[in-house]
Amino acid sequence: MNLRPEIVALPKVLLHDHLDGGVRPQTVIDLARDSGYDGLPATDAESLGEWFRDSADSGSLVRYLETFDQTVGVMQTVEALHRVASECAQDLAADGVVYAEVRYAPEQHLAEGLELEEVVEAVNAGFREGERLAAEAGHPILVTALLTAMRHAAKSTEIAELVVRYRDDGVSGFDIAGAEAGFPPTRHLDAFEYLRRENAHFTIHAGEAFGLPSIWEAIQWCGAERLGHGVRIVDDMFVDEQSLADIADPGQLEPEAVRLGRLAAYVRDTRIPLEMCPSSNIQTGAASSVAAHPISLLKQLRFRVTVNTDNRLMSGTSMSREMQLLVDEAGWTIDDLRWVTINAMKSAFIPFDERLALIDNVIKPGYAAAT
Ligand SMILES: O=c1[nH]cnc2c1ncn2[C@@H]1O[C@H](CO)[C@@H](O)[C@H]1O
Ligand SMILES: [Zn+2]
Repeated sequence: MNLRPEIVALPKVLLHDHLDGGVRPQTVIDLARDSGYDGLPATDAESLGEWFRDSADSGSLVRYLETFDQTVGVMQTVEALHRVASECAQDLAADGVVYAEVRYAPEQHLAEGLELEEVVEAVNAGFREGERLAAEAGHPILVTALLTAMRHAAKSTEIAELVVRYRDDGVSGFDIAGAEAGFPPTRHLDAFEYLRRENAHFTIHAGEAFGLPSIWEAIQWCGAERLGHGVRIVDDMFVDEQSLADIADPGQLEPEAVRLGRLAAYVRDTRIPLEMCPSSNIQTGAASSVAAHPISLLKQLRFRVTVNTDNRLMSGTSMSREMQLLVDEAGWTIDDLRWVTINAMKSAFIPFDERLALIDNVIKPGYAAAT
């Protein structure tokens, strides 16, 4: 897909992007060679990129997640983490992203002897280098990290403590990720309660591969400030008593016809941000197409919707590509893109005054120049 320069030029805000899901294919190859890893499924960048996209196209979250073994496998040293983080910041900036929260699970990068702190510091240093190089190239960007705990593992309290320890040093919040079915967020209640006592921020992957109970627990038991994906909130929305879970193409419904259940109403009433990732959802089977994705209906109903990439490598995507797909396939306008961008900036985990400064000084002027 050829990206249109006017979409690339728009200022963008990205709240949901995985560091280990956005590595450049050539970097995976270089790092595998440096570390003597010979398990890669392809040896040139183009075929490797294709392998990631095809393998992630499985219709199942669990199979989609298996592809991460290849990227996490080569991200086990300070040098590798630094390089991947620096390139991530530069790639996002070149795509017009002005603020990004990039997440990764420090516990997955200890296989060759690194300590959790060394992982966080290597990634932070990489982001700082990437920001500097991006600014020199004329694309200023601010990147903060979200530290993810894996929901099937038992390290969430330790990772939550790491978030608090680095909260003034490049880390803006916490997340849990990994297979959703069978691993409810309440398994990690101690971590969430600790973070709330510490006035720290967190989001939870919920309502992607599993439905309403996961979203309900994330919000009402755990206190999630934002939802990663949250796309299954449509299961609690109805047309003539029929749940939208049973309607194949909710993107095409008239908003006036839709009634919200109590949980969906709570999410909208309290302005809980939804970190939506259209291409990723199509690959894991949570949506059938961009046109049919619930994001457009949720936008029309004024949920606090944001647009995100999730995993740029596995989906072969970028913020500009996600936005262009919404314009081309779901009828979005530049005004809609401006709205979701401001929604995202309002929902970021950095301080209010910094969010406001980016909205007033970067985002609004950038969209004014485009229209
Ligand atoms: O869409 C997703 N849903 C749930 N987990 C995910 C998704 N994308 C990536 N990860 C998981 O998050 C880890 C840390 O970045 C990745 O290694 C992957 O296992
Ligand atoms: Zn994700």
